[in-house]
Amino acid sequence: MLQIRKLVSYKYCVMTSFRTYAANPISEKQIDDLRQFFLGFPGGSVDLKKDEKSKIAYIFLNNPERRNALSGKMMADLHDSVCELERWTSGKGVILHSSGPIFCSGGDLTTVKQISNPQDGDKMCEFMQHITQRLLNLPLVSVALISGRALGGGAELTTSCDFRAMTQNAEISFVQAKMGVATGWGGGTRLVKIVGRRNALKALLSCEKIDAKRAAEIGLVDYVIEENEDPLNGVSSWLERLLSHDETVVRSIKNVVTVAEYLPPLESLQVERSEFAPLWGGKANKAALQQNIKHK
Ligand SMILES: CC[C@H](C(=O)O)C(=O)SCCNC(=O)CCNC(=O)[C@H](O)C(C)(C)COP(=O)(O)OP(=O)(O)OC[C@H]1O[C@@H](n2cnc3c(N)ncnc32)[C@H](O)[C@@H]1OP(=O)(O)O
Repeated sequence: MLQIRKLVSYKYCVMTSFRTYAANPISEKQIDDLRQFFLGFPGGSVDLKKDEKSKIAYIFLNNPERRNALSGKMMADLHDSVCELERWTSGKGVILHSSGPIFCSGGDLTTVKQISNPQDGDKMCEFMQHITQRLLNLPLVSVALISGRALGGGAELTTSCDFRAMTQNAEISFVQAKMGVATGWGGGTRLVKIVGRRNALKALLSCEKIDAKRAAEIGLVDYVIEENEDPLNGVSSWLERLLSHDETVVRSIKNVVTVAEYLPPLESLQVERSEFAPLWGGKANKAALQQNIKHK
């Protein structure tokens, strides 16, 4: 029993330090200083709703007058939502979504123009890389629901989730090169991991409008919403089917996949062991054994 307790505490230590480490090495004070700085750029909100029944949370980009562009305040809201989801121990999934013809128009140009110097740009980069990596590293399975167009930073936000769902009219455009910059919210690093070096380079240099067909060709989309389907209901049902296991199992599988991407093999295997042991003989495993499941 002592061994199991040691494994569980090992897992807790690794995953807790992992949250901020794997995002980027930044102290809690540095994060709070950045959060306070960006709260000074108002506009819109990022609203979080947790469905305790389905165990799926919803992060809603709420700035319709500005085509859901992200103001500094919304960056701080997104940080706060991710922190609250890190504490949501019964959750299984999270959907990032918005409303209207544009999923997210990227950085709010009012904020962007007020911070258009290398020092403040670096602050935005550090803060948004940190937030989007912690969103991706949540022990929840995440989906970006792209209903409409995702541009610039909005395109980068789509890469901060495990999966992407697109409506028939959706498009993802990395327009940063046209803005005279490169990706700044972690989207370049994640795009290479998702679609590979060549397709990432092509998307970033051409600023192409990646529609659902092209996204499917390069592996950038995981679920295309049917014409006659309500997008949010459709992606919620898709995610609930994928996560139709006990939350302890879903969260463990997500943690194993996350650490395998960042940690050296031996450390990753140790985390996998620390996730496995408490499940073996646990409530979900015992229930499955009693049902004598047949995998037809
Ligand atoms: C790392 C940050 C990253 C970078 O630096 O590269 C960025 O993300 S910078 C921003 C990149 N995004 C853009 O350049 C998109 C600019 N907007 C557009 O191309 C269009 O607005 C579009 C295609 C998103 C929507 O076009 P539509 O015709 O549907 O609407 P309008 O253009 O009339 O816009 C309505 C209303 O929204 C305001 N708006 C749109 N995008 C932004 C934005 N990114 N920031 C602030 N405000 C935005 C637009 O000004 C209109 O407001 P109004 O007061 O009615 O003029």
